Amino acid sequence: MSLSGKVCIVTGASSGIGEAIATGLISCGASVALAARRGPVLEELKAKLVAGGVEEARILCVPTDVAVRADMENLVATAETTLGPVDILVNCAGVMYFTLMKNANLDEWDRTIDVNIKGVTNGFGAIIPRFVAQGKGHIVTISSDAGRRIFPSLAVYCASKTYVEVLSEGTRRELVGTGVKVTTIQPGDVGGTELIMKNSDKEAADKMGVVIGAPVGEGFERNQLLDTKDVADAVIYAVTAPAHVSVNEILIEPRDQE
Ligand SMILES: NC(=O)C1=CN([C@@H]2O[C@H](COP(=O)(O)OP(=O)(O)OC[C@H]3O[C@@H](n4cnc5c(N)ncnc54)[C@H](OP(=O)(O)O)[C@@H]3O)[C@@H](O)[C@H]2O)C=CC1
Ligand SMILES: CC(=O)[C@H](N)C(=O)O
Repeated sequence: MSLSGKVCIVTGASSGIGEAIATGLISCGASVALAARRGPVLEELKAKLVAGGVEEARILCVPTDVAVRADMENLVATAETTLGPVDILVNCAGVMYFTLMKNANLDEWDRTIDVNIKGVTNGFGAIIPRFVAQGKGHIVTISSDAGRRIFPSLAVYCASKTYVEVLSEGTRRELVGTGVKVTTIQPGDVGGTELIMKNSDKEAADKMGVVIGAPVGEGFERNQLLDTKDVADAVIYAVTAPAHVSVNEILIEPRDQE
């Protein structure tokens, strides 16, 4: 599947699923702007890809805090100026904290709202006017199966992913006829990422049987986990569909996840 000549932006590209998506899009021939707060980590990924034979000019690193509106505007403008008009925005940056409501961890709730809700909304705001003006474009947001159903100890996270689903479907319906596509990818548990490393509510983590400080999936069986590449492949499927086809949502879970 070729994405040669396409320009993409991937937020959350410094680790986990975002890194796999960026790598997948680049391997299909796209030029990609890598975004996350940790600029040096993005530069390391770029160096690795260039050492593997990718032309340097196809990869741009833009340190970005998605929760800051001006950063998202700068990301899109810099990608456009350096790589060309943007074809695909992948909103992958996100945080997840297991928290019990009774423990009222407002800092982690705020962070979830800032990154998962405001960050994605900032992405939509920065890209949609451009996509509508050019008569094409594709917004892909990494939501979660938590956008489809509610998991214990994750009320705020599930609410944030439900927001992503509603925002995406509302936008998609409103933009019918403009040439713009909107997709959510809803993964179940994806192993090896940093998503829960910085959790602090030990009571919630213990209740859920997850280990704070460890990558997602520690102690899981093989068939209870996706690889980051499985999610990247779902994104590539959505963005390489024929022009008349809109893949609106993909729920992708490990075979043995309940
Ligand atoms: N792992 C899983 O089981 C699942 C994950 N997801 C979703 O996938 C997405 C990626 O998670 P995953 O790869 O697992 O976790 P990681 O923690 O490995 O990756 C999170 C990414 O988001 C970036 N990020 C966090 N905050 C910000 C911010 N304010 N501005 C810009 N970038 C930010 C991080 O970069 P940096 O720190 O450098 O800013 C990092 O690149 C999330 O939206 C998550 O909800 C969905 C379903 C399952
Ligand atoms: C609800 C979940 O645990 C899901 N795997 C996610 O990380 O979003």
